[in-house]
Amino acid sequence: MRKPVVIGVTGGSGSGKTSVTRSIYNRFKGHSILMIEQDSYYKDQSHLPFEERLKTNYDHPLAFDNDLLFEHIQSLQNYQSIEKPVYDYALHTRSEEVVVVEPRDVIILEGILVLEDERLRSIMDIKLYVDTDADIRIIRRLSRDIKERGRTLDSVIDQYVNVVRPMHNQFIEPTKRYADIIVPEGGHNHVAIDLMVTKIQTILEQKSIL
Ligand SMILES: Nc1ncnc2c1ncn2[C@@H]1O[C@H](COP(=O)(O)OP(=O)(O)O)[C@@H](O)[C@H]1O
Ligand SMILES: O=c1ccn([C@@H]2O[C@H](COP(=O)(O)O)[C@@H](O)[C@H]2O)c(=O)[nH]1
Repeated sequence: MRKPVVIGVTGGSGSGKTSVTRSIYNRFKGHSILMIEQDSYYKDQSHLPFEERLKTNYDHPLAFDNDLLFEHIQSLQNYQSIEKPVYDYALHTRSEEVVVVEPRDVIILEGILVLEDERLRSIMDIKLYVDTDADIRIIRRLSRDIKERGRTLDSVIDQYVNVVRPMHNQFIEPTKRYADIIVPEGGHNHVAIDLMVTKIQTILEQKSIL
């Protein structure tokens, strides 16, 4: 039976996961491919006052609704559409909107803790860890969070030192051992992207999809 290829892409915050995912996606443009970000599945916190939401640990596995994420990936694998939640980083909660995602032959699942969940790992055909040094990750994150996620310099530094760094060491870095491929430096590693594209094509051929 025809079944989509599922690729997991993980790595620390600012490692270049999204860039790698987009590079792979762009190489398959015009083909049947979609991206799912684990960040879309941060738990809804609309019942909490904004001040309380600031205290949430967003780098802990329990911050994510992986039950819903797993359910959605299974639906997509069965070629059923899903209603993907939309996350608002400035408000730290889900927005009221959802995005309807139609099934495709290649699913790229990207996020800081996608390899931490055993169920998610079990449905992946390829697992990739984007490995970038901590100093580069914090510089990228500073720039991105201030420009795109409505943060101040102090808040990014404070969150990094007190939460992001220790959680990275405790939960994200150890998932490297589950990866099939470790990609240094992220989105501009053209050799790694080419290898991934070739491998995905091979799997698609094996599954008689291409
Ligand atoms: N190889 C790279 N060289 C320079 N900047 C990069 C590289 N990869 C990603 N970036 C930039 O770093 C920031 C974080 O990258 P992103 O792909 O969003 O990381 P992640 O999804 O792992 O948090 C983005 O602004 C992106 O444009
Ligand atoms: O409300 C939130 C939700 C998440 N974060 C931070 O986002 C990163 C994960 O996103 P990347 O794109 O992988 O960087 C995670 O480290 C959380 O700390 C947040 O700050 N606020």
